[in-house]
Amino acid sequence: MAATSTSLASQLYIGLRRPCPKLDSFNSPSFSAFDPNLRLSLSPPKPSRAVVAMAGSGKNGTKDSISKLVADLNSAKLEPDVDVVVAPPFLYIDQVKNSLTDRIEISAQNSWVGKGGAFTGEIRYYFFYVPSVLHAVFDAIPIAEQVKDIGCKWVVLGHSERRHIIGENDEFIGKKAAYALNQGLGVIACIGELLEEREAGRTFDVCFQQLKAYADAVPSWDNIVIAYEPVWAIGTGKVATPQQAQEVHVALRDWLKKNVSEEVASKTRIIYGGSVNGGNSAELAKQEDIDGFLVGGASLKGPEFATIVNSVTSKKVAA
Ligand SMILES: O=C[C@H](O)COP(=O)(O)O
Repeated sequence: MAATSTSLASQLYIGLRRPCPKLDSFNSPSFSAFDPNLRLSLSPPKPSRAVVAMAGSGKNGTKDSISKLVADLNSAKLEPDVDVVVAPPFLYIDQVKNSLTDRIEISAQNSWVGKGGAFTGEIRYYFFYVPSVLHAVFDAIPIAEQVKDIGCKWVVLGHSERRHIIGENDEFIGKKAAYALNQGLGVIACIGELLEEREAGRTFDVCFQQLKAYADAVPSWDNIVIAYEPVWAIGTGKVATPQQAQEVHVALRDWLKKNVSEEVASKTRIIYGGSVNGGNSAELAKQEDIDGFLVGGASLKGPEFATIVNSVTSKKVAA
């Protein structure tokens, strides 16, 4: 299992604006009754903005390195049609909140499934049982109310490291997503297959199962961004090809269409994560169903992260 090497410096996400043909054509000053885009107006609206997020494992980052990264981000010229989110390690969220431009939103890297209890000395110290490994795991988890209180608008859930190192299962992650949404947080809902699952031809089965667990639990998809992160690509330098990523993204959208609704399938942003960098992001972003990125290692370098953000508006290849 590859470890993520990032931090804000722990994690930054980026999202891109997905064209919304119907609304865009009406909002455009050049709109006219003969606008050719009108032929699309019978389709459900597409997601309005892409998302690019910067994220990291939490192991990276010091006050000084984060100050530098924040300064780089504050001075970066970022495409307006891209939602940009950073997910610093918990201990640095306040520093980032107090120094980062409002243009960029802040995410936590995790949140708890409920209100939690009293565990003095921890961010939140919780005990839970992991059936798959038949032992108890202790972990420090912030509760969603505190995540919101400290100024985060988002939380990352279901990251592969939480699934495969901490042992969180699909159902548990789905419940966490539901609780976070109910507290008013947006959820960056990660899914993705292991290398052995891909090699066994189980990529779609695994991703659909993880997606179903979210679908079974959440009250609405309005504030969810799906992050497809093949585990074999995280922190390895082995990025999925644009075709590999697109193949999964379009399958996820199709699953949403069949199992949730056509509108949710069309509006939900699906971002890709796993060894994204300034050199490969533009080609990935050209794919019709890639609406942004979840960036780990490359998010540690502010200028490169800005390049990734701005690549999300690369012209899409026709489906
Ligand atoms: O948390 C970040 C993502 O898992 C991707 O990490 P990476 O860009 O270093 O592969």
